[in-house]
Amino acid sequence: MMGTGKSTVGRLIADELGYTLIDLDAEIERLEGKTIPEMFETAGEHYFREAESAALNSVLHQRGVVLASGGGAVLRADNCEAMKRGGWVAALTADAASIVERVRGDANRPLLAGDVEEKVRQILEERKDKYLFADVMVDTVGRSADEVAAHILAHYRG
Ligand SMILES: Nc1ncnc2c1ncn2[C@@H]1O[C@H](COP(=O)(O)OP(=O)(O)OP(=O)(O)O)[C@@H](O)[C@H]1O
Ligand SMILES: O=C(O)C1=C[C@@H](O)[C@@H](O)[C@H](O)C1
Ligand SMILES: [Mg+2]
Repeated sequence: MMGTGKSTVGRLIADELGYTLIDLDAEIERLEGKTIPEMFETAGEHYFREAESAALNSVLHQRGVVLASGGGAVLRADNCEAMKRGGWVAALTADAASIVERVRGDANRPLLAGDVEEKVRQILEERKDKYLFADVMVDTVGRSADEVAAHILAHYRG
């Protein structure tokens, strides 16, 4: 989910494992030569979701990679299946108030334009079952990014 800390925690885990971090949002922007807000504005969400699936499938075969996906990649079951096949998946969760607090002041998330509180609540409701496929779910509320990374690594290493 947006603002739960995927990019931040992904970087910490990649550094700890000596892996390469691929941030899917950055990869989509690189492949498309446009920012995500530009893509939403000029081509719409469906176009962005196609680009997101294509970018995901282009990186999943790589080894030694921590992939920080976009928050909405789970909207397509095919993407979830590809992530499970391609690796080990951690889903980060947070409540609406924490997410709003974290994303406030960042205009880079087009789906949150307008009433951010209402949008976050609505998206959380729509996606509440979408993260259950993950190998581990981690509540990030009340945990620092370092603590979240350590928790994920403990599960990953078993
Ligand atoms: N555990 C945490 N506690 C408090 N703040 C956090 C935590 N993890 C990340 N943050 C902060 O929350 C904000 C959003 O984090 P980040 O960009 O990593 O989220 P994201 O899940 O990648 O979001 P998106 O899906 O939009 O890419 C950043 O300002 C980051 O510093
Ligand atoms: O949760 C979402 O649907 C999104 C999250 C971001 O990471 C971006 O991928 C984009 O803003 C959409
Ligand atoms: Mg991110």
